[in-house]
Amino acid sequence: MGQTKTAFGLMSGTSMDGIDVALLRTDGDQLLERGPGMGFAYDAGFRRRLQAALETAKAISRRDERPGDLVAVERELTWRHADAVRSFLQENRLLPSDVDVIGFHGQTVLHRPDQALTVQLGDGALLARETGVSVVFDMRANDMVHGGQGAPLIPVYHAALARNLPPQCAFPVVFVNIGGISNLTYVDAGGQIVAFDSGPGNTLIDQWVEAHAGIPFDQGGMIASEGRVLSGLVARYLANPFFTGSKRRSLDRNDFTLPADAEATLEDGARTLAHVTAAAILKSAGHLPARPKTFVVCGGGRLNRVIMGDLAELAAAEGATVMGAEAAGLNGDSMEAEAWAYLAVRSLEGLPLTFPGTTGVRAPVSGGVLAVPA
Ligand SMILES: Nc1ncnc2c1ncn2[C@@H]1O[C@H](COP(=O)(O)OP(=O)(O)OP(=O)(O)O)[C@@H](O)[C@H]1O
Ligand SMILES: CC(=O)N[C@H]1[C@@H]2OC[C@@H](O2)[C@@H](O)[C@@H]1O[C@H](C)C(=O)O
Repeated sequence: MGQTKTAFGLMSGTSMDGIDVALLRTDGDQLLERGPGMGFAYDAGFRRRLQAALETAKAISRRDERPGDLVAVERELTWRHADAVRSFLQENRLLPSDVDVIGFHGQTVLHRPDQALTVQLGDGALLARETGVSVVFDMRANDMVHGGQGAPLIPVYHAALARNLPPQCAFPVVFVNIGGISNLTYVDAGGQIVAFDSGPGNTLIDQWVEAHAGIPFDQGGMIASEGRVLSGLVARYLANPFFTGSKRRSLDRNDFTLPADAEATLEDGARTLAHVTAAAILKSAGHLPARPKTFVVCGGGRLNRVIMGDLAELAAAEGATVMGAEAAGLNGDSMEAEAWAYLAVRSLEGLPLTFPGTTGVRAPVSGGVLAVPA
């Protein structure tokens, strides 16, 4: 077993709302000491640059290509991560020498698992130079080289967390991450893990309220709570081959698109899309080896009361309970960032990051690229 290391994890997820940072002390295996977490929101201008970068990235056919202004966006994104690390160090009265490694996700701008192509902007060498700390980055690529979907990567961390859940979390437990996209990890009492992306998370809701009300997200689900579910629209989303196909595949942010403007009012659109998010999780859970008893929800979507209400209702109909991560003693805002810290330590130890049951990779594989400060 490896030595205990102090790691930072940095996540800039598909919602493109900002950078989450978390501290974790771990041996990359069973030992987990969860530390503080912090969020650093992007300003509207940078969010727009990232949105434009998704369009530019569509021209990429080899993962090291950086057409248009992607070189500049990648540099700025990396500088922003370096600033976040410096602020987090200062806030926690730590020095770079106190940190063994940073796990750096970067920003996914293109994800085409069918072509074994996934691109995360983020310059690991620059981040190592800027912070003075070793950085493990580009953790999805090796999985794809070995036949995996390149996502989700968080399941190995969920499995580690599952070893210490409070007694109210009956097994099988499913961890659900409702970020821009949602993904789930099933863990049974014997430690078997099965994971996959489960459908749209918040991106459609965010885009809908941005387009129709000029706001970045539906805080607390307030707008949705004023609307009604349009069942025809729900049925159309759930008929997507993503849910019905026999093979689980990982999602790109653009795989699901918004309803037409005329199809719904602001409120009905937000209500319907919140329902789609919840129903998609339950529908995807139908592909699991057994019915879950507990859903533990992390990610920003757990703060949308309409999503959580619908999820609780749909799960109850199948005999399962739903709780936010905090009710299970976990931090729903930092879990992904903690996972990237955990994955970085596993990468240093040469331990697998992904498994046939999580990404469909042919055999368990490690991954990540190490950059050390000069
Ligand atoms: N208070 C809130 N009420 C409702 N929704 C919220 C709230 N706070 C955050 N969200 C939603 O959560 C999203 C951010 O979630 P999160 O940070 O978990 O996603 P991410 O990490 O970017 O995505 P992914 O997990 O797909 O990579 C926001 O875009 C917003 O839609
Ligand atoms: C390619 C990519 O960045 N995928 C993200 C995205 O956001 C959620 C879902 O889709 C998941 O597959 C993944 O992130 C999580 C953190 C993961 O890899 O575990």
